[in-house]
Amino acid sequence: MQIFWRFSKRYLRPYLHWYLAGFACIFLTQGMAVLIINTVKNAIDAVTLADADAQTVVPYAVKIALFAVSIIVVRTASRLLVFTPGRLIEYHVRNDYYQNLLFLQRGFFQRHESGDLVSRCSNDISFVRAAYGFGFLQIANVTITLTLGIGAMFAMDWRTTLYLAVPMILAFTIIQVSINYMLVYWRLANEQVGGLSSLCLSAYKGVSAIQNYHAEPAVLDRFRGINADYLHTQTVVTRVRSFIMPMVQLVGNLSVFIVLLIVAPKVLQGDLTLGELNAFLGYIAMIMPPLLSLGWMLNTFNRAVPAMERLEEIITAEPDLPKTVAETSEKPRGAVTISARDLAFRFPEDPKNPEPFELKPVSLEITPGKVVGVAGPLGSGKSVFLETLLRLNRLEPGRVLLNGDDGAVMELNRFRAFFSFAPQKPLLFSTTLRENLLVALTPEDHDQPDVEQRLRHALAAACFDLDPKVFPKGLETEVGVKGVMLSGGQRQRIALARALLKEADLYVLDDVLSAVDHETEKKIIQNLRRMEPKRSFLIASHRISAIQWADEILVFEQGSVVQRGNHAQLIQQPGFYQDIYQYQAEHPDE
Ligand SMILES: Nc1ncnc2c1ncn2[C@@H]1O[C@H](COP(=O)(O)OP(=O)(O)OP(=O)(O)O)[C@@H](O)[C@H]1O
Repeated sequence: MQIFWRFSKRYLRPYLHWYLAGFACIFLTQGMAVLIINTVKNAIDAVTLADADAQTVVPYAVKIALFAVSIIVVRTASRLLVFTPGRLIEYHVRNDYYQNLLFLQRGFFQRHESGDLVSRCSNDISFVRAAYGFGFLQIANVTITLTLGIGAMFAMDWRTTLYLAVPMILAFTIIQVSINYMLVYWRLANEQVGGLSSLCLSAYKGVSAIQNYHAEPAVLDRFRGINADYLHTQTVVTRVRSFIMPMVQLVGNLSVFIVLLIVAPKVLQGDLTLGELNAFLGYIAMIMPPLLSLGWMLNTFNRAVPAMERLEEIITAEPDLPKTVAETSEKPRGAVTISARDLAFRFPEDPKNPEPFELKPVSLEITPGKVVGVAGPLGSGKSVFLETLLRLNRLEPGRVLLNGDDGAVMELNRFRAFFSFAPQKPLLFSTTLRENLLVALTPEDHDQPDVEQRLRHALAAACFDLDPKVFPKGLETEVGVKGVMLSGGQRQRIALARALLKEADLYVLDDVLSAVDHETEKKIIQNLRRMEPKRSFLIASHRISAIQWADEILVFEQGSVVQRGNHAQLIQQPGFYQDIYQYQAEHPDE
C-alpha cells in the first residue's frame, strides 16, 4: 500500500480540491436520492389518509421532479470532477514515464523487453487511471450511499435493518470470493497476453528468418498453444462472471423477501406505515448497486497497485549517470580538446555472461581538427570504445575531459552537445527523409531560413543523391518502417548526413561506410576532409581506405589498443593493420 501513498503524493496532490468538490457532489446526489425516497413515502402515507384526493400527490410529485432534475446536474458534476483528475494523472504519469525512458542508458534496455515497456505504458497506466477515476468515484459513492441509505433505514426501524445485514453480507461475500478467484485468472490472462504480444513482436522483427528456415509450423504451434491457454483462462472468467450476476440478483430479491416478511406484518399491526414499507424497498434498491460494486472497486485498486509498482520502477529508474532535464541543450563552446584518460569499461557480470567483455584503459587526445581512426578485428572493442567515450556506457569520473571539464559529471544534454554520433546500425524513424534529418537540429534551427540549404549540404557531403526519378517527393519521401524502403547504403548515408548536420566538436562515425561502394566511399572521405570549418573525426572502420587519412589510428585487439600511429607508420609494423591493408590492396572489390 505504500506505493499507493507515494504515487498519490506525487500525482494526486495537485487535484485534491477536484476530488473534494466531486465528493461533495456525490453527497448531494445521494442525499437527494434519500429525499426522493422519503418524499415517495410521505406521498403514499398522504394518499392513504381518508381526506386524500387526486391533488394530494401534486406537491410531492413536484418535489420529486425538482430533486430528479437537480440530480442530473450534481451527478454529472461529480463524475467530471473525479474522472478529469484521473485523466490528468494518467497524462502526467505517461509523460514522466516517457521522459525518464529517454534518459536511461543502454544497459536498462538490455534488461527490459520492449513488449514489456510498451505494456507498462498502455495497460498499467490505464489501471492507474481506473483507480484514480472510477475507483475514487466508487469509494465515495459506496461510502456515502451506504451511510445515508442504511442510516435512513435504521432511523425508520433498526431491527429490520439488522435483518437486512444478512443478505448484504452474503452478497458482498459472494462477490469478493468470486473476484479473488477471478484475480488468479486475470493475472494469468495478463501473462498470456504478454506472451502472445512477445511472439507477435518477434514474428514482426524476425519474419524473414522464420520464413528462410521454414520455421512457420514451430512458431505457429507455440502461438496456438499460448492462445489456447488464454482461451481457457478467459472461459473460466466468463463462467464465474455469468454465475455472479444471477446470484447477486437472488440476494437482492432475498432482501425484498425479508422486508415483506418482517415489515408487512408491522404495517398490518400499525407499527409502520405503507409509505415506510415502500421506503424500505426504495433504500434496498438504492444501496444494492454500490454494495455490489464494492468488490469491483477493491479489484480496481488490486490491479492498480502492482501497475503502480511497475510504473514507478521506470519513472524513478536512475540512469547510470546524472541526467539533465534542461529544456535546451547548451551549444558546444568551439575549439574543444577532447581527452580520454585511461578510458575503460567492463560490461556487468551476469549468470549468462560470467566473463563479460572488458575495454582496457585507452588514452587519447583529440585536438580541434584532428582525425582519429579506429581499426581492429570483429569484436575487438571498437564500438565499445566509441560508446564509452560517448557516455552510452557507464563512464567513470575523470576519464573523459572536454577542455579539462570532467564529462562524467556534466549534465547529459550538455555533454552530448559536444558530439555527433552515427552508430554502426543507424536507426531511421518511420517518417520522411526531412524529419529524419531534422532530428539533428534544435527546434529553433528548424525555422531558420537556411535550414533547407543545410539539409542539402549534409546530403551532398554524404553523397546521398536526391534523384527526382528515384525520390519524386524529394525530402518528403516516406522511408517506411525504420527506413525499410531505403537500401542499406542509403540508410547509412542518411544517418551520416544527419550526423554531419549537427554542430558538434567531435564527429564519431562507427563503420558508417560499410555498405557503400568504394567509389562513393572515396568521395565521402574527400567531402569530410574538405569540410569547413575543419572538423574533428573519430572513425571506426573495417576498411583501411576509410581511415588511412587519419592523423592517428588506434588498432584494437581483444579490448586493448595493441598498435597506434599514422597509416604510414602502421603499414610498416607487422600486425593486424599491415595484414588487413595488404589483403584489401590485393582485393580492392571486397
Ligand atoms: N551489450 C553488451 N553486453 C555484453 N557484451 C557486449 C555488449 N555489446 C558488446 N559486447 C561485447 O563486446 C565485444 C566487443 O564488441 P564491439 O561491438 O565493440 O566490437 P567491434 O570491434 O566494434 O566489432 P565489429 O567490428 O564487429 O563491429 C563483443 O565481442 C561482445 O562480446
